[in-house]
Amino acid sequence: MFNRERTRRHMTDGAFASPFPVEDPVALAALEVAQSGLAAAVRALADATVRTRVAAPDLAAVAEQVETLTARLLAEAQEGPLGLETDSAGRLRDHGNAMVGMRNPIAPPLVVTGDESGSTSCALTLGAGYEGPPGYVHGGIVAAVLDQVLGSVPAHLGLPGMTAYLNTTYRRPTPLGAPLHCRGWVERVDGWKVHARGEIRDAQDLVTAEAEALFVVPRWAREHLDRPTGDAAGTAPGGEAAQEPSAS
Ligand SMILES: CCCCCCCCCCCCCC(=O)SCCNC(=O)CCNC(=O)[C@H](O)C(C)(C)COP(=O)(O)OP(=O)(O)OC[C@H]1O[C@@H](n2cnc3c(N)ncnc32)[C@H](O)[C@@H]1OP(=O)(O)O
Repeated sequence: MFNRERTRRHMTDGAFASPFPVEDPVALAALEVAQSGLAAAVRALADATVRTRVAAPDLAAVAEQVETLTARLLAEAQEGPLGLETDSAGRLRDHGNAMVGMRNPIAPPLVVTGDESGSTSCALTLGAGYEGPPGYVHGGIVAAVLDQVLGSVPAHLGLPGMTAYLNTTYRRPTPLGAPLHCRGWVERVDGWKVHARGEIRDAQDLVTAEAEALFVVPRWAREHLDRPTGDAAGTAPGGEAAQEPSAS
C-alpha cells in the first residue's frame, strides 16, 4: 500500500485506488465540479488574455478585477503544491499536474486513457496560449504532451516511473487550434525500467513528433509496488481516444 508522505510527489492521475477513505464523497464530488469549473474559466481567461484586442483602459480594468479575484482565492489557500489527493471516486489524483491536472488552468487539460497492455491515447487541441513558432505548438509543450502520454504507459502497467530521459524528434510543425492525437506504447520492460515510444499525429494523420523514453520507478517508491513481472516487449500500439475533460 501507499505511504502518504513518500508518494506525495508521485504522478498517478487516477491510475491507482487510494488507501485513504473519503469522508463525504457527495460533498467532495460537488467540490470537484466547482474546482474544475473554476480551472476551465481561468483557462478561458488565459486564452482570452492572449487573443484580446480591446483597448488599454479595458485591459487595465480587467487586470484590476482579476487581482481582486486572486485575493479572494488566496484568502484560504495552501502553502505549496497539491501533490496527491483522493477524489470522490476513491482514486489517487494529481489535480495540480501541469498537463492533466483537473484543478490546473495551465493544463490543457489532457485526458489520457490506457489499458493494462500499457497502450495510452489522448485526443487534444491546443490553443493560442501554447504557441511557439507562429501558428504552431511550442516545442517544449510538444515534449510535455509526449512525456505525459508516454509516462502513463508505465503507470498502466502498475510501474509508475519518473522520466529518466525523453528523446523527441520533431518531424513537422504541430498546428495550433486543430485536432491532434497522441499515443504511447510499451517497447520493453526491464525490471523497474519501462522503455516506451509514442507519437503525435495531426488531423491529416501525419506524424508531427515522436519520442522514445525511459521511465524508472525510483528506489524510494519500489517498496510500495509489486515486484516487476517481466518483459512486455512487442506490445502493439493502440488505445481509445480520450473523451471531453471532466471533473471525475
Ligand atoms: C489512469 C491514468 C494513469 C495516468 C498515470 C500518469 C502517470 C504520470 C505520467 C507522468 C509523466 C511526466 C513525468 C515527469 O515529468 S517526471 C519529472 C522529470 N523526471 C525527473 O525529475 C526524474 C529525476 N531523476 C530521478 O528521480 C532518478 O534519477 C530516476 C527516477 C530517473 C532513477 O531513479 P533512482 O535514482 O532511484 O534509480 P537508480 O539510480 O537505481 O537507477 C535504476 C535503473 O535505471 C537506470 N537509469 C536511471 N537513469 C537513467 C538514465 N537517464 N538513462 C538510462 N538509464 C537510467 C539505472 O542505470 C538503473 O539501471 P539498472 O542498473 O537497474 O539496470
